[in-house]
Amino acid sequence: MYLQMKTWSFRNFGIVFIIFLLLILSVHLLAIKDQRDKQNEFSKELLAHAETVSTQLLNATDEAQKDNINSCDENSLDTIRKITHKYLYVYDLGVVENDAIVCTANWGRLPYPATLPMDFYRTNSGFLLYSMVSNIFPAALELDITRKNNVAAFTAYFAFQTFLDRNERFSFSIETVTDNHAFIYYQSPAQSVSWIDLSFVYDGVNTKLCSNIYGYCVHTFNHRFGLFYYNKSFVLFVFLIIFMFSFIISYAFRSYVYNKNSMEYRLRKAIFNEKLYMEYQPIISLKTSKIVGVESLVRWNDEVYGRVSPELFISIAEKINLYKYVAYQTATSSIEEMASVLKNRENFFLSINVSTYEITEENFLSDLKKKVTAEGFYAHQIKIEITEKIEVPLSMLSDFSNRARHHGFRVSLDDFGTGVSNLVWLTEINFDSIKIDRIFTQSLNDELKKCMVLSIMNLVSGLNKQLIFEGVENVDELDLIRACCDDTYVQGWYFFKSMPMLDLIKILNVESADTAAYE
Ligand SMILES: Nc1nc2c(ncn2[C@@H]2O[C@@H]3COP(=O)(O)O[C@H]4[C@@H](O)[C@H](n5cnc6c(=O)[nH]c(N)nc65)O[C@@H]4COP(=O)(O)O[C@H]3[C@H]2O)c(=O)[nH]1
Repeated sequence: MYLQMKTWSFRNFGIVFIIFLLLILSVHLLAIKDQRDKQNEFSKELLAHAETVSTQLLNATDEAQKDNINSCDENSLDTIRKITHKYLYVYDLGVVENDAIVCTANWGRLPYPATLPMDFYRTNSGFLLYSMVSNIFPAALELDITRKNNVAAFTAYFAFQTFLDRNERFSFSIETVTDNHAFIYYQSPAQSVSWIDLSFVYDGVNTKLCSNIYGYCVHTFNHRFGLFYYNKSFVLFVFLIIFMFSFIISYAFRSYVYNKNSMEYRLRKAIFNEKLYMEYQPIISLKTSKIVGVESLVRWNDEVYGRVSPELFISIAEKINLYKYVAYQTATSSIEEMASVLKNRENFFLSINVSTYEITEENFLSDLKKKVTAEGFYAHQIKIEITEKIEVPLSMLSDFSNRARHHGFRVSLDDFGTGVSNLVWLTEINFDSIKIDRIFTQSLNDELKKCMVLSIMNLVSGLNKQLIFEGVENVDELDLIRACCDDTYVQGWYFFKSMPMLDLIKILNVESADTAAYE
């Protein structure tokens, strides 16, 4: 037992662990996807903005070129001031002489020519790009410069500020296509704090988006991808939630499997898929030794539970409120299956068992009558067996029995002697026959019980009711019944067990052939 529990919990823990891993992986992959989408979106925005800035710088230098600006006279300065004023992202325009800026629109003639650095990038269209140049103006400014011949345009220091101020958790840069010159580089502080290094597994979520107009691309770098993107306590919280989810999912999964194999679930399926079927147990007249009728008995053969006792599955069907389907399925199929036999033998009867539902459902008897009429045999050929074990008020039973007889059906009191009935039943309920329960049949050798049965028999024969002994299993029981009363009906494994309709028909045909030969 202990070992079983240990294996059980070990297996369950394994399931929880697998679900946990799968969930973590899914969340991780979703986070990666989300980060990639976000970085791509950011790149699009940044590239569009960079193109606007570049276009303004190029237009400004082009316009100055067209106006032949190559000296620092007042006219030239006025012209470049007007041009600078037009473009938001152009901080200043300067005149270059011998690789040094001599005057600018904002500052006029500089006190000394400011030499441009030797370190620049030359674009295919002949622009020279300088990064973060300081010491040009008599103020602490560090600006990018775009130069064409003798005109230099200064990028406004705030041109990319909104992007830098976002404090993205990934790094980004704007680099020339050949990747040897970076205009902007932002190193996210979040990227430099690494609580786990995964670079050996995966390079990271990196994106690259290039301009169709200019020779540069926007790059984003994210080495702390997926779940590692977020801070430790958040990730820990996510792990905890996922762990709880894994427990819930594994519990739900186990409940589902358990429910799927539960008898309730399987019975529900069997009822809706019409997997219940009927068998028939012959009832014999002791006087003629002939089969005078059959009792229909419902059967359920389940793949998991095997052949389940009708007493058990009927009580489950009642509990899960599906008995009404069983009631109609059993009545309908036994009537349909036995119709040919009943039509050919007017005195042959079919006993059907009923429970509380049939007794309390107003339309059951009229529906039954309609079915019998449609099949073309007589209502008196149907015997309704009311078990004594039923817990329905006597008045209701009596009313049901009266209505049944009014429709032409016969009524039998089943399992007599075992249930809740008392002798009042015998007078208050209108019935045609009494079935003595097998508890009495099988103990007729017990003097006391024999005495009781004899008394019942005397009582019942006085009431002019047909007696049926059920559960006759051997010849001794049969002899004892015969000795007490030979004008009675018997049913039991000594004669026949319940059987499918086709087997019953074969037996009835043999019996008819024997009778014909004897006559
Ligand atoms: N030991 C022994 N048993 C014998 C012998 N001869 C017959 N039996 C069994 O005794 C039961 C007789 O049916 P019941 O008393 O109406 O008792 C029935 C009846 O109350 C109920 N039942 C069966 N079919 C239906 C149905 O279609 N509708 C309803 N409402 N109840 C049904 O389930 C009960 C049990 O049915 P089964 O298991 O089929 O059990 C049947 C039958 O197989 C015998 O010689 N020895």
